[in-house]
Amino acid sequence: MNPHTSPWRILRSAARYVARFRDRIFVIKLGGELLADTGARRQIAEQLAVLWRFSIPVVLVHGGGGELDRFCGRAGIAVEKAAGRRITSPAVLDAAKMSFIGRLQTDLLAELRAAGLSPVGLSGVDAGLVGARRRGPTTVDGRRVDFGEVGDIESVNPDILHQLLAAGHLPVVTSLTGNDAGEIFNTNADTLAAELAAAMGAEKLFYLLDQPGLLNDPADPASLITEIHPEALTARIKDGRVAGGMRPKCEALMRALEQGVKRVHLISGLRADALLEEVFTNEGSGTLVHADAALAMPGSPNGGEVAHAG
Ligand SMILES: Nc1ncnc2c1ncn2[C@@H]1O[C@H](COP(=O)(O)OP(=O)(O)O)[C@@H](O)[C@H]1O
Ligand SMILES: CC(=O)N[C@@H](CCC(=O)OP(=O)(O)O)C(=O)O
Repeated sequence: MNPHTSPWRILRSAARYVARFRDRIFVIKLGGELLADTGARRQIAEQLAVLWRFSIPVVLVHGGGGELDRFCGRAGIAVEKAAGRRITSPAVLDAAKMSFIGRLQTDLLAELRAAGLSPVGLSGVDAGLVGARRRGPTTVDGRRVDFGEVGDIESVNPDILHQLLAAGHLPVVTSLTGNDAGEIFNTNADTLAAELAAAMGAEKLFYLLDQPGLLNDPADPASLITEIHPEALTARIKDGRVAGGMRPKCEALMRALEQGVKRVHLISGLRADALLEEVFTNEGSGTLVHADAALAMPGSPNGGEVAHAG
């Protein structure tokens, strides 16, 4: 095998990082469209198996917004969104249960099992993991919107996740939440991942995307921003350069940083080794979001951002 190819390069530098990350929790959120892609699912499972063999405990989080849209389309259930966020009728909540748990999670568990892992599937409803509250009517872009069966996270009790990890299982959490009154809600998966990472004191939070990372121009995959300060990210949200599905993701990850998660990575879930490259090489991959003083703030010459050199 050519020693300059990516797997070899990663393996040569891995030893330095294994000791640093051993027993530090990584929370990894998989984008919905990756889950529906058999090839992407397999590559991700293989990379997770490598992390696991190096004793890096991982908690996976997933939603499946695209799959839910398709499910509703087939079933003749209206898909309604306000500012890109789903309005969840009781029929949509039922469809979410069937898509997220019945289909996407079951297929993902099977793939992880085939990669030699021992995954256990759950949602925020299980074992008191998440305490959620119905959002209720909210003003969005100047109009009153009732999001219906959407839940906002009020508390997280990660005991079940620690217990599963200690017993050698890989927890896979999907984005339904609940509360002690027995209610069930639809909750954004990016938000759930950020809250779980914060509650578990995760070392790193990853968002695996169908893009190489945060792009300066969403239409140009070569315009990767390799490093960004949360304040520079906020400026991009305000002036609309971060939009669409990327906006709630960036808002969620900034909440995680505020709550003590040190490093958040936006990386490709489509490239065979993007996750391992990020964890085990100096160069990393995708976009790193962090608030270290070394990355100067907006207003400084680099404006709190580093663009891809290549
Ligand atoms: N600046 C940007 N950089 C990268 N992707 C962006 C950007 N702005 C908008 N996007 C879009 O956001 C999408 C990711 O959000 P979303 O579809 O909600 O993903 P997920 O399923 O991973 O939660 C990307 O596929 C891309 O089309
Ligand atoms: C309330 C809310 O927005 N729920 C999301 C949950 C799924 C999700 O977040 O999936 P992705 O990660 O694939 O986007 C939804 O219904 O689409």
